Amino acid sequence: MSGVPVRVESVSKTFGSGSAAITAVDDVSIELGGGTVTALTGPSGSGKSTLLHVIGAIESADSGAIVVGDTTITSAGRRELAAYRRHVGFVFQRFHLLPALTARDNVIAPLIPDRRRARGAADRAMELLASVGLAGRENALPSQLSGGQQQRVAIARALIGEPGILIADEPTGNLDSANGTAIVDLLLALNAEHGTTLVIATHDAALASRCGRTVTLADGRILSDTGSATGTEMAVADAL
Ligand SMILES: Nc1ncnc2c1ncn2[C@@H]1O[C@H](COP(=O)(O)OP(=O)(O)OP(=O)(O)O)[C@@H](O)[C@H]1O
Repeated sequence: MSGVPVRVESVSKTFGSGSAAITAVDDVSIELGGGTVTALTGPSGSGKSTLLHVIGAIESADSGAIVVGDTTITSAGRRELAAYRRHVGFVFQRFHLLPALTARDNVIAPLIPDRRRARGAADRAMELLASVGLAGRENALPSQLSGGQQQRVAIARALIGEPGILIADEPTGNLDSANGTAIVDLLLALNAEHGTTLVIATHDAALASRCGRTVTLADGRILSDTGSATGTEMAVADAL
């Protein structure tokens, strides 16, 4: 599946109410071209995770509109949202693997609600694990894998639904620099090969510098947006 575009229009999200209210995302508008790679940076608490969560429909926005591909997720019903979530890949800082399942079964796990798809997924899971460099480790439990290897399993799991967009929240935050670099190499290679739209929240300046675009948030608002060419514009520029 090729990368889907994302349009975020005047989106806000507040947690709590009254004097305890925190506006995590404050009237943010942004467009991400299909197949582009965007780093989301900013200090702790600036709203990066919340923005990723509303784009991925993990949290609902309070106001504004979000359109990903042909789904307007801010007005979608439950069934449409469930279908949408199956085509979003998520990678987290803490991997979030199920400890009692093998690497292969962790990769298949997102398909379990859809029994028909899950039945045919074992071969695909093996292929995905091989593509992230884990051929031969399919039967390992997460506790038998290094942090970098666990993150590779998490990336394979994110890809099992053939996502048009992959959302990564601090994917290198729990890794040493060599493993972190290898994970970024892998994410960028996936983007180059499949055109998957990538959005990566990160505190890591080296990681951000490898993305085509860097959007910096502060207090829930966009502070700066650099290198915001769309995938097509970048491809044209590269060809000149
Ligand atoms: N579920 C929640 N309930 C209450 N407040 C929340 C919740 N989630 C986030 N917040 C608050 O919203 C603000 C933005 O948080 P968010 O996690 O989006 O920031 P971030 O930029 O991702 O931070 P970090 O880099 O530390 O992960 C913070 O003030 C945070 O405390």
